[in-house]
Amino acid sequence: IQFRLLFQCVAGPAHWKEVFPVANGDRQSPIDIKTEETKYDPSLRPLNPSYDPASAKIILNNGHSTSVEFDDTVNKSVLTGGPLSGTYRLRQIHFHWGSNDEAGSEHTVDGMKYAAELHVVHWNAEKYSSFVEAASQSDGLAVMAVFLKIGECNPQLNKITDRLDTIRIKGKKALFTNFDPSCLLPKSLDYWTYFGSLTVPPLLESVIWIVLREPISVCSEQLAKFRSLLSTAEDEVACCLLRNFRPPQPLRGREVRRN
Ligand SMILES: NS(=O)(=O)c1ccc2oc(NC(=O)c3ccccc3)nc2c1
Ligand SMILES: [Zn+2]
Repeated sequence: IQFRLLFQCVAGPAHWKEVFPVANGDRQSPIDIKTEETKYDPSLRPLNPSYDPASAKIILNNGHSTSVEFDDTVNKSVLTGGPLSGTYRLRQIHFHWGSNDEAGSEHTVDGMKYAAELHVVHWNAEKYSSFVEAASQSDGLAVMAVFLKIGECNPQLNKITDRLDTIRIKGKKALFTNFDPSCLLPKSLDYWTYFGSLTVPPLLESVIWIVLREPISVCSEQLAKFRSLLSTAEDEVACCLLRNFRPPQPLRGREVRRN
């Protein structure tokens, strides 16, 4: 794991395939969503996120993003419906951003990049006994992606950005509870869905992606706080976590469905 983290720190996405050959696989993420080529699927159900704010535990700087980790030992915060069969348990949320407001999202829509992207990570607790086990199964994970569009400051996002100065250094964590991630979801839960992968090493092809079509807002000042996080630990030369998005990967004939 340490090698993975070291490798990640020094080598960008272009080099990942040297250590993780699955980077060249046929269900890699993110992708560019060509809206004209998405297929309406009447069998897709409405998304049903049901989160208990008491599940939130800590906020963390893991060196390649900031995440809020949830108690996933019971079915307290779950996602059902949409393209999913069964109950997927909430594990963590985290963000991807760029070094300027013109880029930062991982998924793109008809080539358009948003300023940032929120990922809400769940695992199939009906079939598997842990996140780590689920992460190696083709139907193991479900990640809901929400685009952050540059504009008005987002008061809900302040609950997270106001805490980032206490976890600036890689590895730092702080208590963070009484938080329901639904407050970061847009009004409409309409979505695109496709089969993909983790967008960070080990790039496992175990993710059912659910990309919400409506973005939420974020302002430059809030993004600047994400960029002030450090990707380095206490004893290292400080380097800012200016960008952490993987560019779109080949579709390899996959279908993108919409509800
Ligand atoms: N950008 S992504 O595709 O949503 C993505 C990418 C890489 C990820 O690694 C993890 N690991 C855990 O959460 C974890 C949970 C429990 C134990 C160990 C790790 N979540 C990820 C999400
Ligand atoms: Zn992510």
